[in-house]
Amino acid sequence: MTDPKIIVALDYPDAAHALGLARQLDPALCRVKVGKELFTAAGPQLVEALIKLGFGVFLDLKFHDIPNTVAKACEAASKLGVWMLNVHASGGSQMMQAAREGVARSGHAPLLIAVTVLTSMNQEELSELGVNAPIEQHVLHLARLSQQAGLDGVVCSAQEAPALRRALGHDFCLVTPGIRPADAALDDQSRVVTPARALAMGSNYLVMGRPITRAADPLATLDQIRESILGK
Ligand SMILES: O=C(O)c1cc(=O)[nH]c(=O)n1[C@@H]1O[C@H](COP(=O)(O)O)[C@@H](O)[C@H]1O
Repeated sequence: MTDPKIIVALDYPDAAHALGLARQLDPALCRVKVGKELFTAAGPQLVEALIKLGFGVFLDLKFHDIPNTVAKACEAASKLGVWMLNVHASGGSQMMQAAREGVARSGHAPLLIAVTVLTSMNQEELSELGVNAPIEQHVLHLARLSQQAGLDGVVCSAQEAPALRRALGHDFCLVTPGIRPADAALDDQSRVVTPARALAMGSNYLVMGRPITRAADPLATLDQIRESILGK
């Protein structure tokens, strides 16, 4: 069975746009991510349609609420048959343990991961929240909490991947957005790494949206990125 490393973020306003790209992609070569914009507009039916096309779907709703609410949201999300879903680690251990229990109750077994520090944030923005530790240290702290709560992995920047790999071992899944080919625009991302470098640094999966979806030829761009990581 193939384990595609690239997760294409379908950050589109509606199902037509999302399915327009998805139908051109090969589910054996990439996975897809449904985030807040698309899910709010197109809902569970779109997730089901993508699964029917054969895609592993990362449902990126970043749940962050009281434990009971998050548990039920995770149970409902798991029942859709997604491959991966996420919560915010800053919701705390109790919330993450409740999320784990919610997934277990669903009868499905998606990967459950936690967002540490958003890849759009820099040191200054983290300090603004009252967190004065260096970003990498705080990411590691939240990742440890996530692992102790029984989660399968975390979302982080590939910049932090080597430290997390060393501390948390090889079975802990590191999912890294903020991936940018060397010549690509950063957009609102701060902690960025190129695709090949991210895998070399220990990332398991690369989340990529705009460098692919906004390219003049998304399929050719995805092919180029896949070539750049071949053998990595
Ligand atoms: O959980 C995520 O997927 C996520 C976490 C994070 O820290 N940073 C981050 O960019 N993301 C998501 O990853 C995608 C990145 O998109 P691009 O910046 O367009 O490649 C978006 O859909 C974000 O919502």
